[in-house]
Amino acid sequence: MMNMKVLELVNKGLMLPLMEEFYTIQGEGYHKGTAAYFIRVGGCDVGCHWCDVKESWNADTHPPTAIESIVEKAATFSDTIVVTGGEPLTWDMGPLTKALKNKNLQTHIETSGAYELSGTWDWICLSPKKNKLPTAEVYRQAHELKVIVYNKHDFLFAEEQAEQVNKDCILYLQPEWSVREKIIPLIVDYVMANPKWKVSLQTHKYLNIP
Ligand SMILES: C[S@@+](CC[C@H](N)C(=O)[O-])C[C@H]1O[C@@H](n2cnc3c(N)ncnc32)[C@H](O)[C@@H]1O
Ligand SMILES: Nc1nc2[nH]cc(C(=O)O)c2c(=O)[nH]1
Ligand code: SF4
Ligand SMILES: [Mg+2]
Repeated sequence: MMNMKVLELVNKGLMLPLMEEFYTIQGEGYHKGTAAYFIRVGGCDVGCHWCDVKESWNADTHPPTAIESIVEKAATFSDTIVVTGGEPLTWDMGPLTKALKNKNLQTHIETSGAYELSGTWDWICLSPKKNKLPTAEVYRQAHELKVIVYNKHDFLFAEEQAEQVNKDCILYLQPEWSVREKIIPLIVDYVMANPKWKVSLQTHKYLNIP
């Protein structure tokens, strides 16, 4: 049981359940290939059956950590900070991103957009999920839309989601990892037939890096 003081700080976004932090190469989407420091915040109840970080879901298993110490450490590694999870928007991202911006760091988020958009972001990667759709605000703000393709129906879902985002949003289709061999040929054909879309791969998994 978390004590009341800690719970209050987590609720205000002044502490966050921290699963892991690591310096790596952004593997996916528009910024793939760019060195970045990742902050993985615990807690998600979106429940994607193919989620590749299910250990992140239960926030209680990740230690509440003061944002000052997270930011202090992050700043020593990189100018580009990717906040992911879990679902970062489970929490108030205002205090964390304010502290990152005070250090002149670039703030990127990986989000399903299922909860209210909080925080100040230089880059928003929106990866919508059927079981908990994004909010209207995050469709307006997203810089890239990254739809995970697990089966053929996901192409239809991707088109529906593309209708919702702003006109400058860059559109990506990313194969669900466990079915990549089957789905990559379908994505390749789809992108050639519908060139407003681009392919995104989880290149870090091919590179064997975190
Ligand atoms: C683990 S999620 C965490 C951030 C946020 N909850 C979200 O879903 O955007 C990070 C990214 O990995 C993608 N992802 C998760 N599991 C995947 C899988 N098995 N194959 C491909 N992409 C996956 C998500 O769609 C998201 O774009
Ligand atoms: N290298 C690397 N790139 C990533 N891009 C998005 C990731 C995520 O899990 O949010 C991720 C990740 O886990 N590792
Ligand atoms: S929203 Fe993100 S973290 Fe949550 S289950 Fe889906 S892929 Fe995993
Ligand atoms: Mg990942």
